[in-house]
Amino acid sequence: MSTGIVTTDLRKTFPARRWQGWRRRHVAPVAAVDGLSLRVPPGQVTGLLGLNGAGKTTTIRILSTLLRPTGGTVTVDGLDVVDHAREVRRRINVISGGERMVYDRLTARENLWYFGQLYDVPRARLRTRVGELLDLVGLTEAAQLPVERYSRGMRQRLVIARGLINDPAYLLLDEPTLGLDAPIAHQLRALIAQLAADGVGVLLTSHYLAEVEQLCRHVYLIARGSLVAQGSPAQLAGQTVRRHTVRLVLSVADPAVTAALRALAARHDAELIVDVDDGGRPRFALRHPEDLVGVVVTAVVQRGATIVGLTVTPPTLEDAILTLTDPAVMAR
Ligand SMILES: Nc1ncnc2c1ncn2[C@@H]1O[C@H](COP(=O)(O)OP(=O)(O)OP(=O)(O)O)[C@@H](O)[C@H]1O
Repeated sequence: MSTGIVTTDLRKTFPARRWQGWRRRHVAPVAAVDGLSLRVPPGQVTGLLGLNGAGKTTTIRILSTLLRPTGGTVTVDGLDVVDHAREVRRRINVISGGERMVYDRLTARENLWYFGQLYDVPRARLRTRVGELLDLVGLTEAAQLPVERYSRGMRQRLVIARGLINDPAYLLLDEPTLGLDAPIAHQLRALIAQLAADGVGVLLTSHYLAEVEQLCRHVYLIARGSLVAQGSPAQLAGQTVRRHTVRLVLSVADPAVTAALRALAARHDAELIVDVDDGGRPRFALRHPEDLVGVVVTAVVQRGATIVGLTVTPPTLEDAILTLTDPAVMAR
């Protein structure tokens, strides 16, 4: 039954070490994943976000059976990843943008054939699947060249094809568009959306937040291996401290208007940045949990100033990551 990937109170602690490189040094134990419970359902893209070192890659390595957890459980469609690693491996695959592990001396076709055999894909299925995947990632013409002659983007496309060779029910994507040029990244995002629509359960980590906003229905935000928030991208963005930003450009500088906006910001306890735009015109940016556009415009117009530019930016997922994962920002 397709119940998804479920982690319950997942933990991974890397032990203390005495040696690092050539120098004698004590390295304290690291709780890379610290009591994480999450679910990756079939048929949708789920996001896993956090700053560098938050524990995303470690989590993905555990889900893909490459690392054993030190606590908690992970099941894939009810199968425990430690006790049923072989069956779990048939159902999942990983595409990692940072790692381009393919065999240089082999052609794309040979690489895919090799990895397909590792995944126990039946030969008849492999014969059609290799051709389909080469087509899908646009490598059909280069399929007979050794991979050492490929560009970085071509290698990454081959890594994507490799990730799909076993028709995985679940796909773990660790920064999949890293280093891809814009059209290829765009195609890959369309492919991810299509796979999810076809029923694949996708877990996505990415530093490109627009990608997460576009693809993910549900997002888990983690810091120091623990969950700090979860919800749809819009729900997470709504939990931020810094919310709406009103940006205003006036036709000419007027000290009375500037003073009025400073007083307004102080009254609402809003953050105000005053500078000039490229044309030397006065520019104001006001950040506040509520959308202050109405009072700002009224204050300016009452003093006879002419507004030449006005934008209101709602809170973003980036604001959410910054404010929800950094206790210093939360305390502000
Ligand atoms: N093999 C290891 N031995 C010791 N510590 C490790 C090991 N792998 C990861 N860590 C530590 O575990 C923590 C989580 O690392 P992880 O790579 O999972 O983070 P991440 O969220 O993927 O970060 P990034 O966004 O930089 O890829 C970090 O403090 C890291 O230094």
